[in-house]
Amino acid sequence: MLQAKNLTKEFNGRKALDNLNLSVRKGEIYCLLGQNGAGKTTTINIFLGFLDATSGEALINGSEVKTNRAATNRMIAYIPEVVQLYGNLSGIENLDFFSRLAGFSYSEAELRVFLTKSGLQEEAQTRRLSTYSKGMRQKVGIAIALSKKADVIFMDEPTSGLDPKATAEFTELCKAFVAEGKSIFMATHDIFNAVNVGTRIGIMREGVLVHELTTHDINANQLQQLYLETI
Ligand SMILES: Nc1ncnc2c1ncn2[C@@H]1O[C@H](COP(=O)(O)OP(=O)(O)OP(=O)(O)O)[C@@H](O)[C@H]1O
Repeated sequence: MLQAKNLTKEFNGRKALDNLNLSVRKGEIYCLLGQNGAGKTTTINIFLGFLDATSGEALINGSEVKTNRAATNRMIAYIPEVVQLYGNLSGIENLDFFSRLAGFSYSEAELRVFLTKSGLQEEAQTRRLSTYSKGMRQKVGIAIALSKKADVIFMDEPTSGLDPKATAEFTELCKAFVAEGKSIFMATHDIFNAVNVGTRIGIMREGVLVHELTTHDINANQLQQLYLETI
């Protein structure tokens, strides 16, 4: 579903990504770990079409992002560290707005189904977004991804600042999303959650993918050890 082929990105002659090769299949949750500045956000930004690679290719469902941006944008959704939505609008109004922007028109009942499926309590759905917690904002982000029928969700630091209960809820939502044959690609510093939610983990250092492993093969302590030895 996702493929990075020899992806390189230079900023002012410095390589932020150096010949990155990775792929993410249907049903996978790929967690990319690495220190600050390792190149995680740059990788996501190239797939989102926010940045052009210096060389190499980023493919979504076989289409190259750079040359098919409108088409690839329709296949994806993005949940940034802080989900930016309209604070004066309710959850349901935000969902209505962003799903229309993506070309979909849903009834109120249908919008509610997306929000409920994303774990947002009914009581909160009509409340102003400015009153929401980070976890609740993320649920609206997931509802938007569901409503635009995205195949892949990109996430940047999705669990930072979430309490353990919100993290557990978020993990379940991610697993339910990929159970429908979709994929998630997340950049994270949360080693415990990466083992918990991820199917595969990559560890980056200075723009290079140094390790790639499946979560079946490792526990959180082992991953932490490997991470500390790598960075
Ligand atoms: N727009 C830019 N202009 C110049 N350099 C940039 C730009 N964006 C990123 N970089 C550099 O590219 C490298 C990779 O940055 P990136 O944001 O991808 O790292 P990261 O792994 O996401 O870090 P973090 O964990 O802090 O989010 C860093 O050295 C960063 O300073």
